[in-house]
Amino acid sequence: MEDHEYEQDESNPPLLATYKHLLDGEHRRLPLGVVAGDEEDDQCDLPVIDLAPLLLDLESDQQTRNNGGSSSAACRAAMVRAASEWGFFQVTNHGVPQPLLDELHGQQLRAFRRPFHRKLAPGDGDDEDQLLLSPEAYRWGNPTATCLHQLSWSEAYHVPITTPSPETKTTTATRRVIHEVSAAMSKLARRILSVLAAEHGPPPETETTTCFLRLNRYPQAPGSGGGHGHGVLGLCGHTDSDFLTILRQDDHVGGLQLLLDDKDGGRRWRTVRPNPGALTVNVGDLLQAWTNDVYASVEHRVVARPDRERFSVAFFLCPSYDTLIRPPLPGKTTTSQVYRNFTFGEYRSQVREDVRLTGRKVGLPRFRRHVSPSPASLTHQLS
Ligand SMILES: O=C(O)CCC(=O)C(=O)O
Ligand SMILES: [Fe+2]
Repeated sequence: MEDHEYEQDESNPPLLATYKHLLDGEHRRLPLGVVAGDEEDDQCDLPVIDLAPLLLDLESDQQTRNNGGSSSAACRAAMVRAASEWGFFQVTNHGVPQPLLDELHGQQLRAFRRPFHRKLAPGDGDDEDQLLLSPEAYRWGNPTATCLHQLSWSEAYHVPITTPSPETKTTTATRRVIHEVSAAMSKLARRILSVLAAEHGPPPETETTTCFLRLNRYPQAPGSGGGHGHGVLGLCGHTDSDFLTILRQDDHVGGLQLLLDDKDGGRRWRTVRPNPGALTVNVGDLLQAWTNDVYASVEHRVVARPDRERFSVAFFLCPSYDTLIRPPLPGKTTTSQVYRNFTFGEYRSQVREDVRLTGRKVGLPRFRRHVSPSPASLTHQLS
């Protein structure tokens, strides 16, 4: 992509101007680009779990439940296995209607296609959507990036889903579709959480007041190569600070990478192959703590592609701020209590404080019993 093409599009945030010094300086020293893990043999397919038996089990009468019981048990077991072995998996027959997801995609396109200055300060014409897609909800880039690995070639709307349910008359299409997708993803996330937590005692409480939906866009980025060429980071490496995330990835444009163990005892970035129609589920920090590390909150990041822009939607399932994250006592599934008790509010504050002071999220290692975090355990910040 030519530099001027990016700048000519008035809807793009000024990422190129902001990061030019980093790109010019380091790109030359790293001729293959800055991101590894996008070669064909670095691609991976996540476990795919068909949720039909589970949803049937929850919604049907006793008779049907008896008939479908064993496939529902297999579905639960597959989720438990994937959450501990991968920390990520994909679900089909998930109950979030495809037409609704497609409609949200249309609204997302419309929101990101607005001129950049309107995203920062929407005018009268945008009144209707101000509540959800206001300048306070809008983020772009990472202004404090000092090297290419901290760069976020992306823009996003963080939409709290506490907004009252839309009243029929005044509701815009954007508001209605965001509300409906959030409600469907929230229901799905709670079901999955209850299955995963059941292994470890009573399930944690969740609240709608702290959950949010993030609409992401990764504009086409400078880089070399075509489809699998090297790009810059759209989102730097991070773990999610929630119980569970439901992610609607772009059906065709890949870019999500996971830091996974490899056969040689090291770790390397692997790119998740897109799976149209499936939703991606990942374990967040709170669920890892709740299960004494049985489930893994895996570090992930996004590569912005040189050949195409990419969109995604993430729903974050969180508890209320005063919810105590109280890992179960050692028992059936674990032998020692790994973390001290903490509230979600305390966790969020600590993450923000670490980011403010050091530019990086420490996350769970801060809450380990008797162990102080090592610099190697630091990850980049995202909420
Ligand atoms: O865009 C993606 O695939 C991942 C987004 C993500 O990790 C996040 O929003 O926390
Ligand atoms: Fe994430």
